Amino acid sequence: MSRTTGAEPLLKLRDLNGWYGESHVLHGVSLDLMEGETITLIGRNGAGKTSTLRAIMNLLPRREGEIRIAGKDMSKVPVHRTAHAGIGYVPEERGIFASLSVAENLMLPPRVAAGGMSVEEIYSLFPNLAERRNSPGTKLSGGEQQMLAIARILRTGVKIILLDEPTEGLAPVIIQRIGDVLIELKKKGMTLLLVEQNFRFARKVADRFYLMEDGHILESFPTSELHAKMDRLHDVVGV
Ligand SMILES: Nc1ncnc2c1ncn2[C@@H]1O[C@H](COP(=O)(O)OP(=O)(O)OP(=O)(O)O)[C@@H](O)[C@H]1O
Repeated sequence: MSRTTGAEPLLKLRDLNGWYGESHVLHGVSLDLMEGETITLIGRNGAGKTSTLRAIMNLLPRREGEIRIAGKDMSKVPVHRTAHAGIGYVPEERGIFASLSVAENLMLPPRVAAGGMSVEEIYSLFPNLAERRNSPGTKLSGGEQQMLAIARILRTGVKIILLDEPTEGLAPVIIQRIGDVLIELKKKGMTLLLVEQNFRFARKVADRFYLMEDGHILESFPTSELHAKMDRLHDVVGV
């Protein structure tokens, strides 16, 4: 879905600042994520992409600035209430419980809103998780863990999913599968904020890109301009 001028963003950041102790790492991040849209944050290591996701989730030790979901102020919402506000987070480390089975991991997060997918819908989107429903987390491949980390959030009924480098360390065939799943989720109306260094993957799912450097946004552009921007991206992102 493309951006509609004048509509209220589903997720809106204005002048977001963030700190780890004395270290000031986010310097006024502003972005808009429209309902049904997918945006990708790109930038070199240390640019502040993960910290932006963590700030949205209230996982930074200190943050300031405006964070709104569907117009609602998130600045006082603690991390355990973020799902109720409509947002879920798939961190880079995935957070799968090793001693629990696929099915148990899937059932862990509570359903917080109507409209979440049923377990059967989730298994039809991820047939390999259905096959492995009784396997413990320890027995899953990296790709299966990534799929489970995404699948687990789909039950909750959140409207926005933040995904930190979902393709990192995975084989091309698995990356393709994850891309197909994200496109399927977009068709269902899900709103996605991705951090991703893999342009080839990101261009398939993203509607727009935000380029980050030193804790702030340099520019935003639609995916149709990605090709023309490649030289600049090589300079800024270093890939
Ligand atoms: N737990 C932490 N404590 C202190 N500083 C941190 C911590 N995590 C990240 N930083 C610092 O915050 C800055 C932004 O890091 P961040 O991880 O957000 O960048 P990134 O763009 O996601 O990069 P990467 O791809 O390496 O994760 C960096 O200077 C980093 O060293």
